[in-house]
Amino acid sequence: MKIAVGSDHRGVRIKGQILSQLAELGHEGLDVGPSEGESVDYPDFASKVARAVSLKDVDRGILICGTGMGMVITANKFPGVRAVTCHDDVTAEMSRRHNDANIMCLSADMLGDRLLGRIVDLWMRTEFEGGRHQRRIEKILQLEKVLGLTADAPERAGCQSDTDAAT
Ligand SMILES: O=C(CO)[C@H](O)[C@H](O)[C@H](O)COP(=O)(O)O
Repeated sequence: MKIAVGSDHRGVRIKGQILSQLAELGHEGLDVGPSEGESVDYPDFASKVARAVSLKDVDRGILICGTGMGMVITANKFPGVRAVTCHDDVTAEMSRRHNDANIMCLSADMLGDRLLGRIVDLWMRTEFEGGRHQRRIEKILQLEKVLGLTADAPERAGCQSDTDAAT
């Protein structure tokens, strides 16, 4: 799978670790930044990943910031995005099995490297169960339509995704 990975300044180190782990698992990771250095704003990088997922330029996204909270708030503004925060095996597995989550937001400040590795591995290999859960996701998608969160929303968000730059 092709996975867009982004962070803010607090998540840059973990982002590098996750990109390496994804490569070891046979996936294509797309680093949307930032590189090491000065403080940045998480909405800028959450938007890049969420836009790529919303437009189906990538299969999934992973976002890392201090708590993971700002990333998940921002990412869920985009149509078709089901962004979650995961902090253990259960949340990683169930977000895939029942919610078909397509963006995972992680805390750089509160999760150790070993747990992060386990969470990423589990999230990447857990399948969506479908069935009654698909019915519930269809209701979320219908809500997006009713609320006017249309497919062109990512363009209107005005953020340039790195996948655009890369293509
Ligand atoms: O956790 C975060 C948002 O949910 C981000 O990492 C924030 O930026 C966090 O508040 C850290 O901000 P700071 O500028 O590094 O103090």
